[in-house]
Amino acid sequence: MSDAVIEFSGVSVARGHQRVLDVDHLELRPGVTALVGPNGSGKSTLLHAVAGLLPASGTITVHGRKPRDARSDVAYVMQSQHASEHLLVTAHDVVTLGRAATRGAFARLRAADRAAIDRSMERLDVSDLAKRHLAEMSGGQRQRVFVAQGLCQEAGVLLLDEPVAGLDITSIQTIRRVIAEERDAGRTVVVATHDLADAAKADHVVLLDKRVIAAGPPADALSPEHLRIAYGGRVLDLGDGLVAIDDGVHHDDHEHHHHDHHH
Ligand SMILES: Nc1ncnc2c1ncn2[C@@H]1O[C@H](COP(=O)(O)OP(=O)(O)OP(=O)(O)O)[C@@H](O)[C@H]1O
Repeated sequence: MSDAVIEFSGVSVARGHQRVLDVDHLELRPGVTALVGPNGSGKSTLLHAVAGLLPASGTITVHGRKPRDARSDVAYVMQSQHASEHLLVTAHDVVTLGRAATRGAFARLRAADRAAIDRSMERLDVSDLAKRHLAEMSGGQRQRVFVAQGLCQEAGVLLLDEPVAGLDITSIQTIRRVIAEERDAGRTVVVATHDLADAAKADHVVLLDKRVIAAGPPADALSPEHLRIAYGGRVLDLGDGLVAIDDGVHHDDHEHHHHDHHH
């Protein structure tokens, strides 16, 4: 019996005229799955496809349904640096919009909606910021607000695109705690990350490079052989099965600059 929540079969995703991701077969299960791979390997693309935000050929199912029909069961939190900090919306507005995703934009908020909004803001420690505008927040505060938006949807599947990249330590700890709590509650949490040390602590890892290089327990998926396939010559062998990704020599086009590149 498979406990797969999300299944890919013969999937191909294009951006413009270019095929950017091919997934012959992949199953994602409850717990935390770390999605790793070099820049442009298709991590965000995979999350978009599962969220039903990007068309894909082949079959993707979430609890047996097509992504577009499963939206109420999928919460997607985009990379916060892509969120416009200039929008004149408050933290409370942003989180409330998460509830609109499940309830419909013009539905009146019920007590249960308000409770979910308040509870998720408390869990991300942003209740005190409720009336503050995005423009007046630090990157860490803004990111916590967007995670609260995803959380208040109370979906079975939570997709997070680089949720802690470049944040302050308090925000990182808060978001990590929430991810662990969601895992413990039996949710399916898929996290795109550049942090291999963080990925090694996940329940499952999917290593991408425009296709699935490896998927499974961290020790297997992140083996030196698999990393070498995905990252090529940038994998440094530290001995004892330990490796590091040398992004320093490729300073111009890799990790250090991934905040700047535009999609
Ligand atoms: N909106 C877009 N329009 C056209 N091409 C895009 C768009 N977004 C991404 N791409 C391309 O699709 C490919 C996969 O990008 P994707 O953002 O999924 O990778 P990623 O693994 O998330 O990368 P990163 O680690 O840099 O965030 C890349 O070649 C990228 O240039």
